[in-house]
Amino acid sequence: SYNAVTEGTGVGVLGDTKKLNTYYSSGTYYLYDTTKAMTGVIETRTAKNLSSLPGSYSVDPDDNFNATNQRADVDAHYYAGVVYDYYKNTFNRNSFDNKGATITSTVHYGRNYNNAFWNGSQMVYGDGDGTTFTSLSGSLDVVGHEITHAVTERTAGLEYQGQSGALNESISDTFAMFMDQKNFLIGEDVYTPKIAGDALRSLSNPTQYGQPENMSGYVNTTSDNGGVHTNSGIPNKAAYNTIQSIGYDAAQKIYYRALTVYLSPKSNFSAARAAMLASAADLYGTGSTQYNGVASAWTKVGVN
Ligand SMILES: O=C(NO)[C@]12CC[C@H](CC1)C2
Ligand SMILES: [Ca+2]
Ligand SMILES: [Ca+2]
Ligand SMILES: [Zn+2]
Repeated sequence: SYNAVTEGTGVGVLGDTKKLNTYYSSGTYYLYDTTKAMTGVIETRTAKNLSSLPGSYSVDPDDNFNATNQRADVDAHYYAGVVYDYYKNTFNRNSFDNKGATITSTVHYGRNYNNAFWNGSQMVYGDGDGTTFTSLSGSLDVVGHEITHAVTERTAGLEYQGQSGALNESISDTFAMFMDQKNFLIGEDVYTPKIAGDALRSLSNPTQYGQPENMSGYVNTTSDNGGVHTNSGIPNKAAYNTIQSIGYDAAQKIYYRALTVYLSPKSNFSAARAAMLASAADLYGTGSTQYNGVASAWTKVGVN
């Protein structure tokens, strides 16, 4: 037939083989996933190392996306599906807008580009320079981090500067942990491919990668929108404390309720503590183990 929902295979950034939800049309297979319960689709494109977005569809003639230059495309597509499933299965949230919006990812953005970002409409991933980063779509926690920026934008709308900005960053790191539940590290799969055992950030030990883990270490700076990638260590440690104290499931339910019901654009760290406590009270009752675990998690990082 001319059009069909198909299942292909691909090789990811780390050389791992995975199944892909693809689409066949007139002799070509597309990284175009129509299988989710959404009005939109999950689609993956390539900028071919230029910087115009969204770029052209990632395609293959035989539905086996196993070329070296397809690895970033494979993982961006696969992990976007994992992130969609996480939000739908855990919170019944239908894509980042909760209305089934299409999730578009573009890989091979720029040249040796050591970053990834949500541009307000779509995901964008660089290839890295092979020293600082390899292709940034190669890790679930980076993809989950970035798509969570879109969720935050559509819910709490935390302003991307100062404490609300560091909180915005921490929400992305924290939901990446909820999705991955492998460790408390961010970016370990794609950061410094020539060096094993390191990571971009650690939620269990933020100071290992130069972040404060207590309000006493808050960095006042004008760079990086007021240090949003530095000061996120403080709420990140609080999230780690929360998970250690009450477990992943209760923690993720509390965080999601805080994000969607209580947090707002100018919420600072203290407001975040209050939002988490209000959510814990709603879900488990004031004075519950969960409530008390949240309270101590934030007190330990100097936020009251
Ligand atoms: O923290 C981030 N963005 O706000 C990063 C930086 C490198 C990884 C991809 C995007 C994480
Ligand atoms: Ca990780
Ligand atoms: Ca490394
Ligand atoms: Zn971020």
